[in-house]
Amino acid sequence: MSSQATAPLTALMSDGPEIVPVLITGVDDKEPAFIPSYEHEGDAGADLRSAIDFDIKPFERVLVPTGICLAIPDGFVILVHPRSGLGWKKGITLPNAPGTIDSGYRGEIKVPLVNLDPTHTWHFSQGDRIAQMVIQRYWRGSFAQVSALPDSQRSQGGFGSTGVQN
Ligand SMILES: O=c1ccn([C@H]2C[C@H](O)[C@@H](COP(=O)(O)OP(=O)(O)OP(=O)(O)O)O2)c(=O)[nH]1
Ligand SMILES: [Mg+2]
Repeated sequence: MSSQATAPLTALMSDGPEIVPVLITGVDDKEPAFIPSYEHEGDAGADLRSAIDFDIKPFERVLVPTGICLAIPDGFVILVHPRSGLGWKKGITLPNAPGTIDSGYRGEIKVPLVNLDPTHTWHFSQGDRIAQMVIQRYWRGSFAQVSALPDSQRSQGGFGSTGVQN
């Protein structure tokens, strides 16, 4: 490859993602239903799979068990996001997106799904990929009450203060 062709890639060079140890069991310390994995190099999301067969009717919500329990180090959080294909093609998304999995949570990961398709009932089988999880570092706030907040250019403008759509 010419150095001209690799130049854009060089501009994207980094040390790559931080690799975080994640401990995994199944429910009640049984075998996990699956081991999460990344489909492609560069993917931030590892897919979560359903532990059950189920149908989800239009506008119905289903709390889907995954058959896995995880432990991550303190200072990290798992965020559960919808899969774009399910959202766009089937209207399947998460009513609580993104779901927050705290580092201290030892229960089974469950995924609330909602079917926003007005007419289709969708069927899912055990093992189907229903959502994806992203591991992130987080900060905690130290909340300090003050008499007034510092001035800013935006001030109290929001909710379309700069115009809507254009
Ligand atoms: O999509 C999700 C969201 C949360 N959880 C689990 C892990 C998380 O640590 C715990 C609590 O989540 P959250 O704080 O969002 O729920 P809550 O309604 O505030 O419940 P709680 O009172 O238990 O904090 O539930 C899931 O399994 N799936
Ligand atoms: Mg909570």
